[in-house]
Amino acid sequence: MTFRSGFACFVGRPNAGKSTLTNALVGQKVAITSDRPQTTRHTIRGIVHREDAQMVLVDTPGLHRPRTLLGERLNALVKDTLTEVDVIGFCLPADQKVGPGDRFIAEQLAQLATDGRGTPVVAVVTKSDLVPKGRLAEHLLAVSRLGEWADIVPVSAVGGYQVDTLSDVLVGHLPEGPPLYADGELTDEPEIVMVAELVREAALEGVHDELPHSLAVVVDEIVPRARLGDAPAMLDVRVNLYVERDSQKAIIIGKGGARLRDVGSQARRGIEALLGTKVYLDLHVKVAKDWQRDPKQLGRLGF
Ligand SMILES: Nc1nc2c(ncn2[C@@H]2O[C@H](COP(=O)(O)OP(=O)(O)OP(=O)(O)O)[C@@H](O)[C@H]2O)c(=O)[nH]1
Repeated sequence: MTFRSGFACFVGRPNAGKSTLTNALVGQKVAITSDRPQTTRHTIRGIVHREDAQMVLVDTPGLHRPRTLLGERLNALVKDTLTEVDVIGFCLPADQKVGPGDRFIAEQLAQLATDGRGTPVVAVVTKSDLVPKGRLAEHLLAVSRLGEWADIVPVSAVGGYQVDTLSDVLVGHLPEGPPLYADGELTDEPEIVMVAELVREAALEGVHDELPHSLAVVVDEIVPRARLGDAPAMLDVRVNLYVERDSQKAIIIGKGGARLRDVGSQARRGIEALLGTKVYLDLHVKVAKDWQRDPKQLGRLGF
């Protein structure tokens, strides 16, 4: 039996279902999903372990028309990732017509195909559970006209429909080679990034409009707390939330700090599950004016 190993990544407009698909393929929650667009800012890898292959999934932020310096940096990050992988999955949600955002990405992929090393692109029609068969067929046709695809696969990450098929197709494009990671390793994303993502996810729950773009979460420190007697082990986790305006700070904090307390307890549960230990979570909300446009601040916030 030949064993294959390599890297795959998903691109697609915001909210296309990339994180959910990553989780469905890996079989465990590694990437953070949200129904707000553009919450995945960091490259989060999940590893698919199979009898015949090991596939490392790199979950990238959405490739989109840059409007700010942050947008440009994100796009540069996505392009770097794209030239390094063995296969690209281009996610197009079945419940939305092929639009300008998709065409922009298709153009970028076509350009990469000519400049780069001809990485195969599999068109993945996500959320196919949301539309009737007829609409799905129309969408598949529209997608096939959009570019040169190695394959087109409709899936539903939620219903589990064709997730295995997609796994087979993607793995088929990986080179032969030994496993790259030890068995059972699901993510090599530093814990700190996952902690920041959990806080970000909690802070954005139920929040609309411009806040998702204006929020940056930075883990300041994770330190073990000095133990008194036989008190259980505990970590102190200090996290800063940066927003761009006082009004946004007020939204995050809520009346009398009520919302921030909720954010804290929700994020703490996730962090405790992730780190396997009790956590004291200390959240600070700060205003960093126009951080998205300021190269110095972007650097400080890790972008
Ligand atoms: N019904 C249905 N909903 C889905 C499916 N996949 C994803 N979703 C939903 O679509 C929304 C966006 O999914 P994500 O996986 O966060 O999308 P993403 O492309 O990673 O989004 P960004 O991080 O913003 O780029 C979430 O509310 C998901 O629950 C699917 O197969 N079926």
